[in-house]
Amino acid sequence: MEGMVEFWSQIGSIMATLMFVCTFAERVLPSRVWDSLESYFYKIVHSLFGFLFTDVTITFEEYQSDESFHGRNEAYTAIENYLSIDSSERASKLKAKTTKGMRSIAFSMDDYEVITDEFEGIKVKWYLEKQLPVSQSISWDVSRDEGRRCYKLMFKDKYRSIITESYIPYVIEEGKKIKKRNKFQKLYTNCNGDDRDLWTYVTFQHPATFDAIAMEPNKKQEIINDLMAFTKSKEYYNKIGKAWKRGYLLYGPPGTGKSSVIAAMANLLHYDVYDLELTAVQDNTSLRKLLIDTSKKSIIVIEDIDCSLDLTGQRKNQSKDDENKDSKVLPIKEMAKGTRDKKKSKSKVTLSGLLNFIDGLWSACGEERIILFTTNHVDKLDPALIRRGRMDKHIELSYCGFEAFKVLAKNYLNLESHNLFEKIRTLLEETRMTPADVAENLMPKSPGLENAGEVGLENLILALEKAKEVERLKAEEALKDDGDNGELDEEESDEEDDEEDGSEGEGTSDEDEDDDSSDEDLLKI
Ligand SMILES: Nc1ncnc2c1ncn2[C@@H]1O[C@H](COP(=O)(O)OP(=O)(O)OP(=O)(O)O)[C@@H](O)[C@H]1O
Repeated sequence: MEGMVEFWSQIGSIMATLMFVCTFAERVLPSRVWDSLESYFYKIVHSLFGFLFTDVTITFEEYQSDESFHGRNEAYTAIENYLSIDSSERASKLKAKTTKGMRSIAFSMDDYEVITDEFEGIKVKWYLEKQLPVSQSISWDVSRDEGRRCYKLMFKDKYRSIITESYIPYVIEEGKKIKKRNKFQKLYTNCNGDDRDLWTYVTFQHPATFDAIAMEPNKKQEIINDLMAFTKSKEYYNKIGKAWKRGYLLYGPPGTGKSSVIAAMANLLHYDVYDLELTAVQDNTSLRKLLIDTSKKSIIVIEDIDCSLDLTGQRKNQSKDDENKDSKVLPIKEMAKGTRDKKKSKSKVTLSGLLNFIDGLWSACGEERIILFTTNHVDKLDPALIRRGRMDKHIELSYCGFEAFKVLAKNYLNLESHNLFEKIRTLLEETRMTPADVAENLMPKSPGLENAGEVGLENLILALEKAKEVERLKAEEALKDDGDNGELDEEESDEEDDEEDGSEGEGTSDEDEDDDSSDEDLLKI
């Protein structure tokens, strides 16, 4: 008994001496010298007294280098994330870093710090060790290598199986979830050909979610289900021997929510977005390089695809002789949108280059990617570009229906029902207004208005009635024009029929083919 008491008092005095030396050294030595020595003190304490707390130690190195993998150890990263939770309360020495585009500060345990964790009533300890490179272990050089780290998990031998079989997988899984939550999404755009980098990015901070998208609820759910099924289909794609990617075509008039749906998709899946400006791509080789440089879990978007490639009527206008040639080499058309460069693009990207981009050999280099086109004129696109297998899901975004209006009324006015709803339902059936215009009319014009809901609905009714009247006048004018031209049309009709027989025939068959294929997946929203 006496021997035991003496043993513990010896340990106590050694620990006290070491603590005193540590504190003294930290105060008197220049900080960079102390930085170099600190790891040795902790190593000594750990190897001398680690046995007091634990029987088993498992080490997770920061970097792994063997024949199967070379790089940062994913388990280490997951543990780092897992331990960052509540670390500000559990550890006394902390590191701080910014997350989510500088929106918050995240804390994690500092080097040589110990954190206690509990799992099913079992206590374990995590220790973060920094291993200095041998050649620079004690150095006066400020620019010395930072060194590598490892986490050491310490626990009693009797819990070995529960720790290895349940606790460690749990920590890794939780760590991955935390990483996913903390990862800030990026919005990339391709750089000019002269730049060294292929893509440049900003933090993606679009607030759109599917809850706020105005569309028919079943259709919305169908898109969400499709996206979620895609993210879980790695094995399925492997089994059928196809690259793990999916193509979406979003089409409809301006202001029906195509861009909002893209943002909602990215937010739902936590994917990065690559906004590919096709006119800035020099040629097919550059296009391929851009593709290879995208990361997995991303959405590659080509907006207004009909304005990027000259697909307009290429099949209708060209002669049979040059049809094949032209469908392979298509010049980039000058941009239609005001925000874009009005000059003719010098890009030499061709339709075949674009088709290869979507599903050629190189497109299989990454995984879990969505390729998405938007257009206001689906009829102008070459059927080859949007056929099933390339664009798997065709989604039409259209004028605002009553179901879509209800989503907007809930979002903008916090109204789920109102006696003006029925009148709005009738007007929406009688006229065409985009969700963007409906939203604009609903939006309260001055903040804090008491009866903002009712005012918003009345505004919308006025706007719908006006739109209905404009449509009526236009229809009347069109009828009048038809009447005036009726005689002339009759004279010319035989001539036109002859011309159309030659060139329109194929266009019609393409359209038929498109119609057939669209039955299952075409969503009219
Ligand atoms: N379906 C919708 N649901 C919710 N909001 C919508 C919807 N459609 C349009 N909006 C609103 O209108 C604005 C413009 O919509 P958006 O840019 O998504 O349309 P778009 O179809 O991409 O238009 P464009 O073809 O001109 O690019 C959005 O900021 C959004 O507030």
